[in-house]
Amino acid sequence: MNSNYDQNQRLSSSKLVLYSYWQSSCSWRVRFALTLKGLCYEYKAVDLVKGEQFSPEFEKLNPLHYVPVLVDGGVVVSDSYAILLYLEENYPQRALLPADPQRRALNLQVASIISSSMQPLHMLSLLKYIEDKFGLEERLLWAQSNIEKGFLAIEKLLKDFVSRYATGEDVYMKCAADDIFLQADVFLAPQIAVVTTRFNMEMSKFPTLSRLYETYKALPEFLASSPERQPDAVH
Ligand SMILES: N[C@@H](CCC(=O)N[C@@H](CS)C(=O)NCC(=O)O)C(=O)O
Repeated sequence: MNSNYDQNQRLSSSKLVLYSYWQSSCSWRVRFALTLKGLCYEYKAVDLVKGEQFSPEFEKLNPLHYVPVLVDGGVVVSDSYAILLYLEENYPQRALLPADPQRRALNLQVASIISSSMQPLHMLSLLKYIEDKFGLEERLLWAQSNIEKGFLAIEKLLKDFVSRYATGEDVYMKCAADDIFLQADVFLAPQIAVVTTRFNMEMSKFPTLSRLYETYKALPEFLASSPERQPDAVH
């Protein structure tokens, strides 16, 4: 076989490296996108509990000391949002951003809400600070109230678009049923998974997201990129 797709897979198997931590939702988004795009990659575990993100070697890749980081030959990209845009531009197979301007903007907006207005407000280092200052109960209430705010906003934003997946169908991309699973879904699926398990979020308040999550849970690419299936998972 000599298709562009196979060529991409061969090339990427030798050069794409993902620095990830199994329980990191930000890493999960990238693992999920790589899997959806059929890209092979080398998995390099960064143990956040042991503090490996602060090692001098990792600091050279990301001076902010966060996973994920993607290395593609000579290119180094950190931050899941930036990595997803990088992948979209350089590995356009199985597009995750639709052509239609409104749906494209909505996908970016949902991804940005999750990565900049939700996850940073419940990341471990911040929660530890809140717990130390105000106690365990305040830590949970803080996380839950910020997650609720974000999810309620996303429910409203998706209202006129949602179908089987978050931002509905895109006539330009409708080659196969799978092609309507887009970037908003890539960010939503791990986010819902993590907050329901970690913060005991009651998802019945978010009927659209609850329904979407049932669909996500059946996707093989979502399961393959899940924390439990990663080489550094602790069972
Ligand atoms: N905006 C960044 C956030 C990255 C981030 O917060 N990563 C977390 C794991 S999900 C991390 O590495 N935390 C390490 C720490 O807090 O020391 C992204 O979307 O990639």
